Amino acid sequence: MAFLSWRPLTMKLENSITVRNNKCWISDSCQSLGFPVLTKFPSTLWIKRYKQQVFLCRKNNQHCNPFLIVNRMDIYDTTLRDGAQGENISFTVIDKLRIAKALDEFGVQYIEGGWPGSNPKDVEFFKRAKQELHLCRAKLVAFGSTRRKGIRCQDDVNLRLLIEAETSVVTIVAKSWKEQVINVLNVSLEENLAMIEESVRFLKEHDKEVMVDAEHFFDGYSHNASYALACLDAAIRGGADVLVLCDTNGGCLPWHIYETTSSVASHFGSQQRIGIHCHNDMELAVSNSLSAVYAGASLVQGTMNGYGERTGNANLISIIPTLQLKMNYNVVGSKLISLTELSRWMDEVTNVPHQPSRPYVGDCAFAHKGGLHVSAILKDERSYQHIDPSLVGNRKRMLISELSGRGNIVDKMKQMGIVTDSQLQDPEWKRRIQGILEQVKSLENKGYTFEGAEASIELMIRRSLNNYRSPFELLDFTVLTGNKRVYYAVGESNNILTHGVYSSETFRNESITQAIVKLGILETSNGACPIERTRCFEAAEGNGPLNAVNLALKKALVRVHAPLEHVNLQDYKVRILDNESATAAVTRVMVEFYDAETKCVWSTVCAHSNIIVASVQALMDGFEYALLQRLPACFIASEGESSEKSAVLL
Ligand SMILES: CC(=O)SCCNC(=O)CCNC(=O)[C@H](O)C(C)(C)COP(=O)(O)OP(=O)(O)OC[C@H]1O[C@@H](n2cnc3c(N)ncnc32)[C@H](O)[C@@H]1OP(=O)(O)O
Ligand SMILES: CC(C)C(=O)C(=O)O
Repeated sequence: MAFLSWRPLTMKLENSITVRNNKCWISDSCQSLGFPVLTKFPSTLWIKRYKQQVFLCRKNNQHCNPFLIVNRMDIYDTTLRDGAQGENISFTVIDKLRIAKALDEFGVQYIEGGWPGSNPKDVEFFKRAKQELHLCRAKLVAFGSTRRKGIRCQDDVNLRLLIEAETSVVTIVAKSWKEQVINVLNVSLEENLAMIEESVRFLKEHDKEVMVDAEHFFDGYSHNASYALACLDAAIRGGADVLVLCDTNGGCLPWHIYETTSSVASHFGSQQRIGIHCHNDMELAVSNSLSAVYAGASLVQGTMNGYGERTGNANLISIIPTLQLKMNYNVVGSKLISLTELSRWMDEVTNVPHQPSRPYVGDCAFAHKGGLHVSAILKDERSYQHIDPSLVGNRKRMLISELSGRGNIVDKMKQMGIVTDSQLQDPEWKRRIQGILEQVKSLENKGYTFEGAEASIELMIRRSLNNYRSPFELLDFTVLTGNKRVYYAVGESNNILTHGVYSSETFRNESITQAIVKLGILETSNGACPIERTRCFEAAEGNGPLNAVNLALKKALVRVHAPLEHVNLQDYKVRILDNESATAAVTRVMVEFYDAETKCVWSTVCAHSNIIVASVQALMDGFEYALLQRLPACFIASEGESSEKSAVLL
């Protein structure tokens, strides 16, 4: 067995030992990982390594039975280099600095910043990083390639720029597939080996920690294992610290990765660090990376959210929690709870839309829709969740739709704080819940969709309560829309540029839209109980029907409830549901609102054959929800007081 011999635990290592779930964890880079650190280990503690694992034992124990096993695993982020090779991804130097800072705070061990031999932006990044980037945990890595064919390392611009980047770690890509060496590099097999060995040695002579990314390693190994291994041997002769095996084309299967990595690990022995770099061309990059870890790799390269060339790289946002929660590697410690925030922030910086179905961090990752699922989860959270979402900073969501059962409605009512466990036993409440469920199913059948319109669901539930009185009623509304011909003053029309053509029109057409609304609004006295319903009559002009009604409604409501001034319409989506009926089709309208003061966002939905009616109802619901959020107590009638039902138009 290739055990390293026992040696005393150094102070440095001692400080990095942490305990969690009755297991002891160690971080080789001596980072504080946020777990409770044992205050003092006995000085009799000895340590040794075997296959990327760390064993601890007491010195006096003759047999040295290890009582603690600690695994080492490093995360190497290449978002700033390989991630930037993804289509439509382009980082500024400032973006790169911000991302590197965020990755460091999150706790990855290596951050590949770019390829200084590629472009001036990356040169500037490394220059600014020296002054501005004070990394606490991670090591910054400069990326490049082996020297060009037929020249000395000291004459190779790419290697020189790697040294000038002044990072402590350098990674170079080396060819390891025989055919590629012949067809692409166009050099002899011996010259490629020399390029690898000499380049690594040159970098080691400059005191760098050197990783060699063996490009196309798995394909190369399948075609000619001995040459692929010879490339790694050349890297070792040069002094490489980590050999990174790459599935460059993303075409390998997990068991292929496992077998090849196992062979390489046993070829080089347990002391040699092996890394893995996978691409996602068959959607297997995460699985392949984990297979390599299972086979002995102790460094995983990948990118945030899987950005990268073609279909992307191995997604670290999935790999990190899997390593930590399922495979017991402590990679980022307690920082794991910021995983969801980091993933979404990266999407914003990268200008990539959030993908709700992303494992662990997506909006849908813990969203439960089916009635059976929700009912089971309410009894046992583990029923349909592989982890507690809060471990990765995400949250469970129960959706309400035509696929719901009573459980979905009960959960929503509990969240809203309007039903207690004992009330749930009451037949009257049971009937009410059943009624709401049936209303949801019937409205969805008419074209509503309540997913993504939680405000409408809340209102429906509130309106079902005996003591609810709506904050306002829409008594009448009228929308006028038409066209107005506007004549130019004499001389004004000359040389008017329309669509790039000069013409001498004497008038232009302008569309006009006006809305008139009459509301009965409950007034509140100092935010307390409503005192009376005030009639308000308002009109507004807008650039379209929805805009005009929105302005008129808001004008009327603000007269009584000034804070509604901050409520704005943020998005408006329309979908025709029955294409075959053409203009007689049902239209579904979803409106998103934003309160600039409270920063809350909410959505409402309505479906109707008249698009204006659907829009007005969705707007009213949005304003009603805003008022309920601000003055929840005001619209509950006290006992004995007569309650008024909602302002529903339909
Ligand atoms: C698998 C990967 O993702 S590796 C990283 C890939 N990333 C990138 O290519 C992005 C950055 N690249 C660049 O900016 C440019 O391609 C540069 C600056 C690196 C090179 O640009 P150019 O000098 O114009 O060369 P070009 O890109 O056209 O061709 C690549 C050259 O590098 C050679 N090359 C390829 N791999 C290696 C290697 N591992 N070691 C040495 N030379 C290599 C090729 O043989 C070719 O040289 P040749 O034209 O003499 O045959
Ligand atoms: C340079 C290496 C790491 C690479 O991107 C690949 O082989 O896919």
